[in-house]
Amino acid sequence: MTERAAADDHALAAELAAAAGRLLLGVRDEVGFADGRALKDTGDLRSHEYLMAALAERCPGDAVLSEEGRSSVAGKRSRGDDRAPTRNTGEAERLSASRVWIIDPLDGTREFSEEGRRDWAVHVALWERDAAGAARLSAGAVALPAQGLTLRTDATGGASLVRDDAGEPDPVTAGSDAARRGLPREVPLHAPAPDAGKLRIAVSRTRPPEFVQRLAENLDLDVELVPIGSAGAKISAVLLGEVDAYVHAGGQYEWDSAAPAAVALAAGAHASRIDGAPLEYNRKDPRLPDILVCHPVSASTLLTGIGDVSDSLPG
Ligand SMILES: Nc1ncnc2c1ncn2[C@@H]1O[C@H](COP(=O)(O)O)[C@@H](OP(=O)(O)O)[C@H]1O
Ligand SMILES: [Mg+2]
Repeated sequence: MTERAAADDHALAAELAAAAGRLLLGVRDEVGFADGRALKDTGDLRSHEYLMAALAERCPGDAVLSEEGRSSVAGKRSRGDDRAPTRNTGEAERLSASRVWIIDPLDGTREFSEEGRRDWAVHVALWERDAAGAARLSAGAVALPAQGLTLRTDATGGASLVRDDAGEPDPVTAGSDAARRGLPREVPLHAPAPDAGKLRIAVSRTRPPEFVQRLAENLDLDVELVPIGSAGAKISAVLLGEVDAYVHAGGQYEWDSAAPAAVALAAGAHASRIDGAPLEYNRKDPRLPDILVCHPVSASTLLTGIGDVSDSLPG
């Protein structure tokens, strides 16, 4: 395998996530919103094929784990294309690899298919194991194509927010884009601390875990639950200060959280399982069913609060 500078990996993750995002904005224009299933499948598969081809060309020695490269999606087809999706690296090879790209070509597929929604994302993460066997997410990028933003890790060990000129106007909060237009193209990204006494918790729009309602009632804080689609969009909302935490349980996979967790950790946020254990990636079973992301100042309150309602956690 060729040795490549770590800086290249951060830049490549950001470049590929943003480029797949622009491709997805084009798919929305081309396919339209009348047939939601066709739009979802075409978006999932075109973004997957783009990322698989780009990674094969730019990093030929690396393994890839993509949501759309599992054998269970082999029958899915994109509009106007009868080819089966490119398969992921075989399991044995992936588990012994030292570099594995973990990608979600379209996170928040449902929201992608709903006109006017901007809470969907492209995730590109790199997992690496060093010579001593220590494993970690070493780079990651989350593109929010409809918001014209990419959140990414940097070679310095930090994270940054990159604004691009694509994107679609926000039909609800028209003001935020105008404010963003005044930003420089790239700014450092630091997870902001919550306001004292308050906590806005992002939850799934379509599958909010029941225990989060009990958690909200139990906390000695003014808690607001904010439904948002896509794990990447929710974690980005934490890092952008639009909410203060993301709590999820009941089901998810490595590709749903790898890239956003890489960016969150680099931006100084807390990101863990809901029992406080570290998030671990490139496992044999890619299920990673729960996650907590928040500013470190809120972590112990939330972990204790979740522990207190553990009798209502999903099995
Ligand atoms: N209970 C569950 N089981 C499996 N996957 C889940 C899940 N809840 C959420 N997810 C996945 O996590 C991502 C974010 O979900 P949500 O928008 O509901 O918060 C979605 O990814 P995809 O859109 O890539 O399928 C969704 O499929
Ligand atoms: Mg996903």
